[in-house]
Amino acid sequence: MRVPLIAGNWKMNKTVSEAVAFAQELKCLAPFPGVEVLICPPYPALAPVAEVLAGTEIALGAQNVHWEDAGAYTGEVSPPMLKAAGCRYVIIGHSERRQYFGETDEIIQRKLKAAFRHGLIPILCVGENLEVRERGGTFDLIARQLEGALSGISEEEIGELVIAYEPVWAIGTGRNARPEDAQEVNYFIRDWLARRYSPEKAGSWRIQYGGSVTPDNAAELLAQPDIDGALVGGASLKVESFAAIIRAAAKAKGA
Ligand SMILES: O=C[C@H](O)COP(=O)(O)O
Repeated sequence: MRVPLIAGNWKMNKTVSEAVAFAQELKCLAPFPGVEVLICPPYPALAPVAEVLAGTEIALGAQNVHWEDAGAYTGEVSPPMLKAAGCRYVIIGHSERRQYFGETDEIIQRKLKAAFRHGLIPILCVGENLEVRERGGTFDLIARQLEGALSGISEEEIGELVIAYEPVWAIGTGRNARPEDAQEVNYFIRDWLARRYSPEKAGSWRIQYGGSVTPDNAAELLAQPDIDGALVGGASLKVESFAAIIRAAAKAKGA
């Protein structure tokens, strides 16, 4: 049985004090039976938020990471730094990183390897843009992104991995994928992983959906059998809407 993962990706939002206030408020609503809850604040807020979350089951994650452990890489943050700050997860290959910061499949692969090496759980983001969806190229593109990110990563090397299917046209647009369309892609991803790694592991991979998830559409999306949680942007910035999505996940998965 896969425990759904509801993750808040705050992107470039919230100062340290705003992040700490959010974490304190969310902590008052915990525990969240049947659901794993994760928040991913910007770098400066990681350690202060970790202090607030200590002793709770709410997990902490980063939105990005460098692949080296240390060195002359101005502005970058390494996996050991994230571990020391209290992170369990790290988002890798978000479409905004690919689009605005030139992240290629090769870079994403290096980051994944570094995360596995240091025991961080990566959330690998994949997803097509509108033009690709409209010409029917979604599955080919998703397969290429998975291949590009995971090709050099062996069964032995791979640790716990979460995939987030995030259609680019659904991110921040208010236009979510239809639940049946998201289900179809998530099933495709599970099948791809089953063929690449042990088929016995197929049932254990957690595959999220992300893209305009709100309290209004979360239940329907999360009721799909291969949608194991959500990567939430805008609606994760307010405790009220984030908590409503967590409750919808628990209900949809019968927790
Ligand atoms: O990482 C989160 C996604 O980019 C979704 O963002 P959104 O919920 O604001 O559409």
